[in-house]
Amino acid sequence: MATRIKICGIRDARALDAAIEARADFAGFVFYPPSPRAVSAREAAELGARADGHIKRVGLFVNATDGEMAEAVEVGKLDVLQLHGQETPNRTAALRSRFGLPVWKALSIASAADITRASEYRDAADFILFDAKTPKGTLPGGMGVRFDWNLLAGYRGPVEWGLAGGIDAANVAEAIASTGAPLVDVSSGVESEPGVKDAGKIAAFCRAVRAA
Ligand SMILES: O=C(O)c1ccccc1N[C@@H]1O[C@H](COP(=O)(O)O)[C@@H](O)[C@H]1O
Repeated sequence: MATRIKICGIRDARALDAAIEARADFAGFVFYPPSPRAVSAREAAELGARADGHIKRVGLFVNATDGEMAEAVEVGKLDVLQLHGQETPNRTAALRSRFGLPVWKALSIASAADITRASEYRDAADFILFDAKTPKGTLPGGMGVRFDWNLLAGYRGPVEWGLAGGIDAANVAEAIASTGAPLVDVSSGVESEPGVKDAGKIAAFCRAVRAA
């Protein structure tokens, strides 16, 4: 089966159009104000409408409140919720039930023990995203940090899963070969600077995934 692609941290129409043109499967919109990729409600509304019918819209949240998420779901017409904070299995299940949308739970990985945490979410999340643990005091993602992909060699999880963290066009073939990831998620690897997506890098990334 073809490896699915998520381009995360899209903030403008040009980047969104590049992701659609390159036939990415998911566009990620960041609803986390400290991130240089955070979108306002107005930007989310414009991007959500533009994406409609062309690419699935993933809202990324970090320990957000129900109210913050409800506004984002409505204005951005979100198809998927990605939880990138310390959301527990109970909180994850509650959000899935409240919004009636598929929920992706991101787990921060630095060791084999971190990967076993996926089983805690077997009844709570629809999808697990394995991302690298980032340095203390920095953003919990979008930092271009990768973990040892060999930790996922031969992985068979209780729910669908994907790989994130430090992936780019130059290393995505290695990432897929090492892990067998059914989905890859990229943010800083397709940027010219933090928060600024590069249409050429988005196209090159998607080509590299398909060639892998
Ligand atoms: O992208 C962000 O700004 C961000 C902020 C807070 C939590 C997660 C974030 N992004 C996610 O992190 C992965 C990995 O990013 P990168 O490719 O290493 O730069 C990204 O795909 C998003 O899902």
